[in-house]
Amino acid sequence: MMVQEPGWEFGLDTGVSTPTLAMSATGSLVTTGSQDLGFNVSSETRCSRQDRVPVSVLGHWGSNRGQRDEHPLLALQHLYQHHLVWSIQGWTRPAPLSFQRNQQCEAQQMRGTSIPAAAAAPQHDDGDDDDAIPATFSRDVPRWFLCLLAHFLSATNTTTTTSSTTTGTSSSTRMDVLWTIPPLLLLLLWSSSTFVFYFKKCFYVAWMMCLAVLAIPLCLLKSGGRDVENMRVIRSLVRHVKHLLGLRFEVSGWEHLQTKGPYVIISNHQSSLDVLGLMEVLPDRCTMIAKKELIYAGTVGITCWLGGIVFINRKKTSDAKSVMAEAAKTMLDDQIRLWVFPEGTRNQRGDLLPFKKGAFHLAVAAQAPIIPIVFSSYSNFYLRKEKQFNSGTIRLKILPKIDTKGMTTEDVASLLDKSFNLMRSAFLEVSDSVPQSNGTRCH
Ligand SMILES: CCCCCCCC/C=C\CCCCCCCC(=O)SCCNC(=O)CCNC(=O)[C@H](O)C(C)(C)COP(=O)(O)OP(=O)(O)OC[C@H]1O[C@@H](n2cnc3c(N)ncnc32)[C@H](O)[C@@H]1OP(=O)(O)O
Ligand SMILES: CCCCCCCCCCCCCCCC(=O)OC[C@@H](O)COP(=O)(O)O
Repeated sequence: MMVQEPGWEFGLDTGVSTPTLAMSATGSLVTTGSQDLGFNVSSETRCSRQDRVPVSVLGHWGSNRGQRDEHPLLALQHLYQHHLVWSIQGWTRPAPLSFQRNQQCEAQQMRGTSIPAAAAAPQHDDGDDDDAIPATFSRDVPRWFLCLLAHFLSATNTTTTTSSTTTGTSSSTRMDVLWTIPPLLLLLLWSSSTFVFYFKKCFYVAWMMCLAVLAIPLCLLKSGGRDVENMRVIRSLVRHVKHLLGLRFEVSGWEHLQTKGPYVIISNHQSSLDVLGLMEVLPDRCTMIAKKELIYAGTVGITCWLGGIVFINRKKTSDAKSVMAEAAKTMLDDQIRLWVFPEGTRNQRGDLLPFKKGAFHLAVAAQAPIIPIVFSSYSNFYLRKEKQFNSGTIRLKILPKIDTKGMTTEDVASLLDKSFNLMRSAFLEVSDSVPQSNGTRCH
């Protein structure tokens, strides 16, 4: 195996009589920070017992040194946990990961390339905090995890080879494979935060779709069709989902929702997870304004329609305006409250987007008060880019109502500004005080 660039070589010491160890890994890595560390790992090799399998880590981290929070070796640990493990085949026993500086790396360093001292010689930690290897780095992927993985892979191989010859053997090994899946799933959930991220997201969507299957007949039984009263059914069906995702809501300002009659609720919009917080505080006879694409979201779309959600075409302002003008009338005629996301789209940039005007036109047209609700930032438990979805707490702050009595279209701009400023300072306040993630182990 040729090591092509200055960088790192890490080895897997098998330590047992494993016939062959084949390994290949390719990938680039984005770690918990905001930047791609730019690691590329590429190796394909075969070796026998107690051999070290060299994997060259081609990196340009040296050139960006000082701009990053993470230690490059921590990034490698992430890589090992999340990607590399998958490409190991034919193992009978797991082996600890060990690091070794490669010759070229050393040569490069002699020539003066900036490679941190501790990174270049991890075995001799000099106690310097800046360059020291992070404590978590020493944690190996648990042996039993790798054993199970190896078992799973070998069972899969056996199934492939035996199925063509003996049907009996094949079905029993297939059972073997099936029995391996649940613990393997659990172990992956335990050991890989990226897996947890995708698993939770898929679970969320799938579970909501299933709940919607249940919601459709219940809504039809309750109201016989599209009606805002169906939101009660939807609310009670969605309430438990937060527990399944490990989320907790802390609501303050309940008293501000005790307003009688129609009003417009405005809130910030970070993700589809907002639905969980929304259902936490949703008052009676309240439905939402949503983009029209949501109606095509299968059973969820049908449920949204049954719940009386008002769909707008964001790309056609004139259409959206007339739908919202109609909604203002319905609000008064049917004593309905409407929830609008005035940012007009999802946003997880740690601040609010400038507000669209529709919600304020709506409130002025209906002469109904505005009740702002602020969701604290999700960034302490949910990071889309970094593939992190831990458990966490979300603060919901219900702000005092803003009256619109006597206002006209002329006042829309100042009403918008006032609401934006109030919500922005509340958002920064609740996001600051929100507890840090209490999530899974391996982050
Ligand atoms: C058990 C079951 C389980 C499963 C079931 C699950 C169920 C789940 C249940 C429930 C989930 C619900 C979750 C829903 C989540 C969905 C969230 C979304 O989809 S967010 C996207 C849609 N929301 C918006 O877009 C906001 C509203 N948008 C607006 O208000 C915009 O203003 C809009 C679209 C109307 C126009 O946007 P512009 O991009 O053109 O920009 P502008 O500056 O605001 O407006 C342009 C001009 O139009 C005027 N204008 C706007 N609205 C007006 C109006 N109503 N009347 C008069 N003029 C208006 C404005 O004054 C402006 O004109 P001048 O610049 O002032 O001259
Ligand atoms: C067959 C189609 C499959 C679609 C699966 C949808 C399942 C979704 C389950 C969660 C239900 C929650 C609905 C929340 C909707 C939502 O939050 O949509 C995001 C939009 O506001 C903003 O979208 P955008 O402006 O495009 O970022």
